[in-house]
Amino acid sequence: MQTQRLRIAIQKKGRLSKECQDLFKRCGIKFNLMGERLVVHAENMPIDLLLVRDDDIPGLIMDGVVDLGVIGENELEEVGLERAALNEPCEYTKLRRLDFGDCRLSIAVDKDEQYNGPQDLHGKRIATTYPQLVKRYMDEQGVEFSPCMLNGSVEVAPRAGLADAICDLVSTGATLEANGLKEAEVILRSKAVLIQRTGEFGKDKQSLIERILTRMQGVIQAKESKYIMLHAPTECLDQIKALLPGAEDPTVLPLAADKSRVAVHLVSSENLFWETMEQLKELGASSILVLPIEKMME
Ligand SMILES: Nc1ncnc2c1ncn2[C@@H]1O[C@H](COP(=O)(O)OP(=O)(O)OP(=O)(O)O)[C@@H](O)[C@H]1O
Ligand SMILES: O=P(O)(O)OC[C@H]1O[C@H](OP(=O)(O)OP(=O)(O)O)[C@H](O)[C@@H]1O
Ligand SMILES: [Mg+2]
Repeated sequence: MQTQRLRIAIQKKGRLSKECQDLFKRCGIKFNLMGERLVVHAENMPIDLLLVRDDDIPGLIMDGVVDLGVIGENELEEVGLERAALNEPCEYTKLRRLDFGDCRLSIAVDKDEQYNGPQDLHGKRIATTYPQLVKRYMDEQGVEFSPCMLNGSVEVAPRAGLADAICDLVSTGATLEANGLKEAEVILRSKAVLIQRTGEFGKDKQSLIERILTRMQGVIQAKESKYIMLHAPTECLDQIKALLPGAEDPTVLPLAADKSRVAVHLVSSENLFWETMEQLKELGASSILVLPIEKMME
């Protein structure tokens, strides 16, 4: 029997855990993560957080054990392919992409090796934690290879003589460089996503999910937006508006003490770069303030 409380699985420890916790906290869900508990009850909403290894999250959703989960698309797609191959349940609904966990799954080879394309990988041993995704890519390319499954330290495999190439996650590229490797092919671009199990939800759970989604939209939109205020010479207003990202509809107010200038207020969907601020100043703008926005609801 499904519990009445909404169950959300998130990574216990790792690259996604802090951002996940921050996201749910900013959505107004109060919880105390002290200690080593696996299940944490929210204090102000009928929600339980399950803190697990990220590898387990897709399966928990696909088996209907939890209602929602946050997971990297790389892991989600790998588990989905693996389960499909075994004829196990592999359905889920992607509710939204999130604004963290950006990385790419790439094939990398020795930095001194010539690389001209996927055909150069023919017959090579490729070490990876993502055998299904590598196989899908290599099948698409029509290139044969032998997989070497490793759960960690994949980048060390070529030096250790375990493989000729690797396929692992890359963000800055520092780990590849430190191991004398170079990126050869990007096979997947990934972000963290919020997923939901398939099947029926009661009315209360469904409306709770919708509330969380609306709040999440507000939190993510607010993070990406800025409130911009400045004073501008009236005759340069059009030029100034043209420099401001998303300034179709700013509030323009007269200044009591100076009739030649106006105050301009707007919510921008992007940050304002220093270069743009310098250009605004050259046009005569002053008192330029860029403020973070905490929450938004349209
Ligand atoms: N360098 C990175 N930059 C950004 N995101 C990353 C990076 N590495 C991994 N990720 C994303 O974060 C997810 C979790 O990565 P992490 O390294 O914490 O996993 P893990 O070691 O498998 O953790 P667990 O112990 O939970 O199994 C990855 O599946 C990926 O989506
Ligand atoms: O391109 P970079 O910025 O160097 O990031 C890539 C590294 O980040 C991830 O590992 P992580 O640091 O999360 O450690 P883990 O694999 O031991 O969990 C990934 O598995 C790579 O090793
Ligand atoms: Mg893992």
